[in-house]
Amino acid sequence: VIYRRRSRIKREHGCQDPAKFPNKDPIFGLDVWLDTYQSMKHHRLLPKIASRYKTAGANTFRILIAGKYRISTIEPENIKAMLSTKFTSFVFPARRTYVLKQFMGDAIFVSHGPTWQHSRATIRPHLTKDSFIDSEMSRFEKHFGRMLKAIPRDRSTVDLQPLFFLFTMNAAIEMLTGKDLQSEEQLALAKEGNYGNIVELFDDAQRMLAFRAVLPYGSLPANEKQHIKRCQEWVDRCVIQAIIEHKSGKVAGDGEKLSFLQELVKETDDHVWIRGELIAVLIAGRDTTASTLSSLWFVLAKRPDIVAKLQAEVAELNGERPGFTRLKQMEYVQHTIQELLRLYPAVPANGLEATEDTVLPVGGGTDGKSPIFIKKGQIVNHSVYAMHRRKDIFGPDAEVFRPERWEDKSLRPGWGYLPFNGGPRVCLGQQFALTEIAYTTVRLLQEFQAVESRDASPWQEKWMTSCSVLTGCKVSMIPYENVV
Ligand code: HEM
Repeated sequence: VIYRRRSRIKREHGCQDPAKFPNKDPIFGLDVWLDTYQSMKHHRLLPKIASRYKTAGANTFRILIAGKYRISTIEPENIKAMLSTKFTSFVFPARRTYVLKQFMGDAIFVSHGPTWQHSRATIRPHLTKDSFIDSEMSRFEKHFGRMLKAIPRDRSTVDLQPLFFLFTMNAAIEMLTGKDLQSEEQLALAKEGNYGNIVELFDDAQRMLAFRAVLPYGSLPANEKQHIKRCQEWVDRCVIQAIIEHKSGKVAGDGEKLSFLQELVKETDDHVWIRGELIAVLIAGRDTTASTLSSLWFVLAKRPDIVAKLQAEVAELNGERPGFTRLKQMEYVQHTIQELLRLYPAVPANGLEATEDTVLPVGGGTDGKSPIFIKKGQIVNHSVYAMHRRKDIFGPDAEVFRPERWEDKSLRPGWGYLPFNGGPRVCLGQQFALTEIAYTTVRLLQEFQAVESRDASPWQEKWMTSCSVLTGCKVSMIPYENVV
């Protein structure tokens, strides 16, 4: 019955088979599995994945990996179908869901169906309002000021990457919970609760989860579960305190804005649910933003021509700190960030599993233009990294970092450019992240006239929950008075 039903679907839609990747081991696909493992170990998985499209000679192909067939695609139309028009026919693969659930329960980053809809509807209004992002900017400045103090002004080498990770963690925690981790009160509380360094606590938990998520199977060992529990306990304390304050009528002081957490406790007192959502938004937003900043400054340090153009635009501010609207008007800054997210997207690859037999619009037949049949349970991977380097979408110089390409208004990649995902699950923090990245970049350019790279190596991937730079961001920042 299943066979006949599938044949009918294929016939009705004119489906053709996609290209086959030339596996050296056509029985188990151990060649590709090993190659994937080696590439990952040597931090070259992203270019490896991109090269497979060239080897297969197609933008959609079928590949055998460790005994399982996968479909890989970089066709915007197929990605649009999975993320939007056929949204309900695809879910996250079970392994990802299992691993993340340990940390955040059924929160937005994990759930599907009505549970996800409820999370998204509750969170969305708080994260996406322009007024909310605008009001966060004074917090950015406070955390930026602290980061600035750690950047030497004597031309010595500094790794900006850990500073960006600390900056985004402090900014994210304060945005979410209203707590300033670096304040004396919070440092004392962390000590009292024996949480040690909370930033390190979360960093370690995220590293563990990222590692477990790439393993094909296996549950979390007891020590990792215990570690995650400590993070949850810390968040619980914040949530319970906020619930008590809300019930006793105590909210933010006069003129103080409500934190994301204070907004959520107005709607529910389910502390487990709130805890999960807080962790989900923290994981979604913190690493991605820090990774993007690290890659951006890694590139800028090697491209004085781009820094000079950015400086010219920043000079128009006459030393004033930019507001939300002004930042959006800074075209070259925006194009530089857009270009960074094209070549070095913090979420460079993703996979979805079909919940039912379905059809994707292209990728079949010798010309790759016919629809392809996708059976229930099939995992379809898409690589945003590889798609963003397609010459037929971005031009013959697609591999070159050139922010000016975005000045050409005829460049409209649509679903071919997806650093923030698309469709109903599009990133909820897009505006927030773009503002934080632009603000930090502009402020650094106001403080330093130039940046010099102290790392001759090319950009190489470092996998965590998002993708960052392997060798960090080692630079020398040149303040104005030091320029000769
Ligand atoms: C440069 C920074 C960022 C990038 C590149 C990015 C990218 C993405 C991507 C690709 C997804 C889809 C992931 C998936 O479904 O597997 C996503 C989802 C999400 N992002 Fe972001 N993100 C960034 C920053 C942020 C920030 C700062 C926040 C919050 C303040 C945030 C909140 C979220 C949330 C809540 C989701 C889940 C949406 C849903 O499933 O409905 N992101 N993001």
